[in-house]
Amino acid sequence: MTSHLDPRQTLRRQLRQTRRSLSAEEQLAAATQLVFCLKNHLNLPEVENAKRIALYLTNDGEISPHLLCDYYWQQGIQTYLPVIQGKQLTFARYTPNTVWQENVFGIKEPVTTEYLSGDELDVVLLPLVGFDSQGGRLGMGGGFYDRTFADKKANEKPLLIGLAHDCQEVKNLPVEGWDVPLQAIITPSRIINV
Ligand SMILES: Nc1nc2c(c(=O)[nH]1)N(C=O)[C@@H](CNc1ccc(C(=O)N[C@@H](CCC(=O)O)C(=O)O)cc1)CN2
Ligand SMILES: Nc1ncnc2c1ncn2[C@@H]1O[C@H](COP(=O)(O)OP(=O)(O)OP(=O)(O)O)[C@@H](O)[C@H]1O
Repeated sequence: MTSHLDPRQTLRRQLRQTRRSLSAEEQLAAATQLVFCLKNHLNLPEVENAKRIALYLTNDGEISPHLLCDYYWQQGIQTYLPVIQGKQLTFARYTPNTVWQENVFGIKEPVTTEYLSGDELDVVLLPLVGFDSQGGRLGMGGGFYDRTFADKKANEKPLLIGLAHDCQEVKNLPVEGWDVPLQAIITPSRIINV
């Protein structure tokens, strides 16, 4: 049961409000810095050798991976987006020719017949509401990413990397047993390797 006193709910509301209040200029600057950070400072072989990377379409003030996506396309890396299937996520290829449908939350998903499961991806860039420097992640509250990667071991693919604005950092996130930890977090100013 989630009551209005649940600290995760209170935090979620505050952090969502904060990220939504960023201006269009701030959002573009953040997305631009994110690419710079990733290109110049993220020295992870899993990312450098990746052939299939999942990202997301920005929603509710999330930091936008659209410039990262352009960069991956230039590099010939295949990009995927999450598709809600029951209570879990599957992943659909995203190209400039993608045809769209909306999920129950109004977020676009590719129309396709071919879906990949999480373990077929090399890297997943996760949206988040809040994070801490230990790899804790607070999401939108659906538990979708947690269920999808519940059985994944730390040394198995995909590598789970959270993308966030700096204002989404929390000192010690209240974590739950089912929370799947992030292995790195990238913000416009910083890379945290957990
Ligand atoms: N960009 C993006 N895509 C994503 C996620 C995400 O967090 N961000 N998800 C991560 O799991 C999944 C979707 N999870 C979501 C859960 C709740 C809401 C949401 O907006 N809830 C509204 C109520 C919307 C409605 O019911 O119409 C709200 O709580 O205000 C959105 C996405 C898959 N795709
Ligand atoms: N592996 C799992 N198996 C079953 N239920 C789960 C699992 N992981 C999470 N849940 C359920 O999902 C609900 C939401 O979890 P939580 O608040 O951690 O989501 P979130 O990480 O914020 O959301 P999301 O990943 O969709 O952004 C919880 O009620 C939890 O019981």
